[in-house]
Amino acid sequence: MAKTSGSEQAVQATNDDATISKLSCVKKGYISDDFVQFFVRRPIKRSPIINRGYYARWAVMRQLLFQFLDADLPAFNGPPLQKQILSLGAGFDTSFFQLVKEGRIPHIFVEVDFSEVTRKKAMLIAAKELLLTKLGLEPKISIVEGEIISEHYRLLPADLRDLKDLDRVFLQATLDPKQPTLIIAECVLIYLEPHVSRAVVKWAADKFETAAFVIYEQIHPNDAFGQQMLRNLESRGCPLLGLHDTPTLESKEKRFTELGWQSAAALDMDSIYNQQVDPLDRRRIEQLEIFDEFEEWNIMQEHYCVAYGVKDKNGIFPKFGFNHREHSGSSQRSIVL
Ligand SMILES: C[S@@+](CC[C@H](N)C(=O)[O-])C[C@H]1O[C@@H](n2cnc3c(N)ncnc32)[C@H](O)[C@@H]1O
Repeated sequence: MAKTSGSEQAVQATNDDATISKLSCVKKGYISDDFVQFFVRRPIKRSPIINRGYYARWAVMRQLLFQFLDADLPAFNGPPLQKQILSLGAGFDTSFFQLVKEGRIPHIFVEVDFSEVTRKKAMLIAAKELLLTKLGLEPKISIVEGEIISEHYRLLPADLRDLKDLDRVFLQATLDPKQPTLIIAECVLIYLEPHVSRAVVKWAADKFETAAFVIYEQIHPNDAFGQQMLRNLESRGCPLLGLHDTPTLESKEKRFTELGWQSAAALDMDSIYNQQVDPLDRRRIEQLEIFDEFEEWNIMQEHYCVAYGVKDKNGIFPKFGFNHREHSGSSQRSIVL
């Protein structure tokens, strides 16, 4: 087994941070997630601004996930289409368990991360009856390998820097190139060297006929906040290796359209919070904690974004993407080839 480097450990630790923050949001009532508690050893209460940021991230990622799952599939001659989800650098994400609870299980839900992370995740799942029961009948669990294979769920180790690993995952998870697929990389590609993240984006475009690839990550490295953000992560040993390669919304979109995706769109989290998140729910969460860091909040949100690329020649999910109801000005962006 190859030894884990310091920077790999530091990148893996970002998963613990994200999971702790999600639990902090759950405890304060921002989001509901019955399962994230099982993945946190020592809960930490986060500040209101961090809670609000994670809420916004959760809300938009969930909105896109539901859009994909809720899209009606056209009937073709032949076997019915079945939706697949592939989550790259999934960490301790609990979406699969939530989806099972909510009765919205996709045909296949695959999660990939470093083996150190998938081993821990497999161990935590195997130890919790409530999680185990969500896997259905007779799941195959190997804690040593960091693998779970069940009827609808696959947890598999892979290093995203090695496309052969991804090819193996593709086969092992029995992903089907012809089925509509949602690929998610939430705060992941930015930790990879540009040539590597580009290879992953192209790999996915080459593999799947009909797909959407959604990413959440940082933007704008060059202003004072961006410089500080870079320094913070660098000092933790997990530099944002990809940030200078895709520093703007346009460049995030172009990465998709240059690498095999038919169309792309990107919005910063400030616009997303104001234009995409359900206004009623936004009002609800704004009552939860005293909040007066408005200037910092806006600056922080302008430094994160969601971008996606879509390949959909057959028009299987024409409505996928940011909703267009409320946007004002020019901040709604998209490229169509
Ligand atoms: C910030 S965490 C995000 C976890 C999860 N996507 C979420 O949003 O909660 C980044 C994740 O990417 C994973 N990751 C980073 N580089 C990776 C690589 N080369 N191969 C596999 N996983 C990687 C890390 O191990 C970690 O779990």
